[in-house]
Amino acid sequence: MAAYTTGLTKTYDPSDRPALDNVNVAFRAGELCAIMGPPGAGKSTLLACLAGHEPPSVGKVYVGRGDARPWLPQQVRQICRGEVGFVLSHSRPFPGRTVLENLEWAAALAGRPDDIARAERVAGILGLLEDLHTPAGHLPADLQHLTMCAAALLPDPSVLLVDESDTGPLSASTLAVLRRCTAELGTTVVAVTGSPEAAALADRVVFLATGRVAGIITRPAEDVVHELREIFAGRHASRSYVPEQGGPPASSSASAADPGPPERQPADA
Ligand SMILES: Nc1ncnc2c1ncn2[C@@H]1O[C@H](COP(=O)(O)OP(=O)(O)OP(=O)(O)O)[C@@H](O)[C@H]1O
Repeated sequence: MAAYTTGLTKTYDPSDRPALDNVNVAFRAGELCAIMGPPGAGKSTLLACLAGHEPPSVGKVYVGRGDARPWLPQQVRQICRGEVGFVLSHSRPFPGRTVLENLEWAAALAGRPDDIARAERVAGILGLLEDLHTPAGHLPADLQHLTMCAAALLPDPSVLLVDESDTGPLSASTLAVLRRCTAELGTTVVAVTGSPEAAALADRVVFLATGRVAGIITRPAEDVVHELREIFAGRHASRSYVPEQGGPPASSSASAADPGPPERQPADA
């Protein structure tokens, strides 16, 4: 596993329901996993907890290569070392700097100022080579988001967390590009998307609803795009958002594919 959570609960406001409620979910090394769910389901909070931006109220988060390590308060140092890449919904490149200058800045932050070869390799994988010398602010929003993904990939994180941009849904073409990161860099990618067409490209789709895992679909194919769209639109709410931890959406194309608790639970550090 590249990352997993055990009993992850996040409460921002004690008088309100938890943003995440006893979430047990695991992400396999090198997979592309889409996170879907209605507004307020807890998608961004899950990424923030995985990234170490938000501490869990209860439960644990494990992230790392090989035997994943507990994600505890020392997480900030791990973020700085680039073990997790995180592209937030409002992440933007410096608009007046070229894509390459943005990547050089990110490489310097990652302590790899001279690693231009990696910057160019990552830019190539993400389809940004033609735009390397374009001011990032001149690029369409999806390419700006991919520029931030490229920057987050420079330190060679084991997990890249990508939230949906606040300028629009993460499209199928963006997910297709992120899939190349899993194949060519071995990075685990966890991406929030509201697009069923995009989610259909993922190895798995995790549905969140009211802070819980409502269901997991493995290897969604084109023929389940309609199903995904219906589920996301809430039209199957009674059968798909059964708030049963890790339970399967009640559909023929969906399965209880949560890898579940890891076989080996490393001792807390
Ligand atoms: N920093 C915060 N402080 C207080 N409450 C928060 C905070 N962040 C999120 N919440 C609340 O937690 C719940 C889950 O929010 P979250 O943003 O994780 O959901 P989401 O599925 O990403 O929603 P959206 O699709 O609208 O971005 C919501 O009720 C939200 O209002």
